[in-house]
Amino acid sequence: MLSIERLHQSWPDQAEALFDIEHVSWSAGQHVWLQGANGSGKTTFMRLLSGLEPVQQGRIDLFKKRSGAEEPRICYLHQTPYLFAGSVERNLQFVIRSLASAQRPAARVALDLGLQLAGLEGLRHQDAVTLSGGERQRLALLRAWLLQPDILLLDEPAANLDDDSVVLMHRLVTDLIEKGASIMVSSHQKNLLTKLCNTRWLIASGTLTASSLEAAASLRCRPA
Ligand SMILES: Nc1ncnc2c1ncn2[C@@H]1O[C@H](COP(=O)(O)OP(=O)(O)OP(=O)(O)O)[C@@H](O)[C@H]1O
Repeated sequence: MLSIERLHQSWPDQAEALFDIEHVSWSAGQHVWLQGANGSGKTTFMRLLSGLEPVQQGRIDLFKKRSGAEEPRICYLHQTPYLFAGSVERNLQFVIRSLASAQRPAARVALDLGLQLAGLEGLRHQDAVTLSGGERQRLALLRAWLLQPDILLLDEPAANLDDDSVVLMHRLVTDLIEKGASIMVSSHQKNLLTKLCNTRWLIASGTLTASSLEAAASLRCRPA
């Protein structure tokens, strides 16, 4: 699904590289818990994977599921997501309009179910800027859910969320996994979302090491 070769990242005016990653590959069905100390480069790494940060040296290659298929779609969810001005529904309609026209009718139908899954149905007409932190995070995840990404990158998704919000986030993420998405969760603490992960990637001492975790709890993942 994705492979990384000789990825080097450094910042101007800093003597040491942030990280140098020789090789790592990510297969469909692998759900990654990304770990590392504060400042080790987890957010930067996710931004590189999602194309928000340009690659300085090395390569990140994405592979199509089959020849003729579309490029895998990647969504990155920041821990303080940006929301558009206007209602919750407007934020979602905006995302639906960004889809190819053939995908829009299904996304419009999915919208009601998504609002329910995210526990936002009662807030449909509320101005998004007035939402609480947990509601904002759920709305941002719901926007990603409507896009049906192949790869979902969640940057500290449970930070500052109460248990109920984490359960609602978990519902949306589980649904995406069941539809074939692979996830990466950056988190300092174990939580319901990290429990979905079967692979650990650790950024430390300027490089990345991969190891396996116990199989994700009772989750049947359909191969992408
Ligand atoms: N645009 C930038 N220019 C210069 N330095 C940057 C830039 N973006 C990030 N950094 C630095 O790169 C390092 C890694 O930052 P990053 O946010 O990726 O770490 P992190 O592992 O996600 O940290 P945390 O766990 O605290 O969220 C930090 O020292 C940060 O200050």
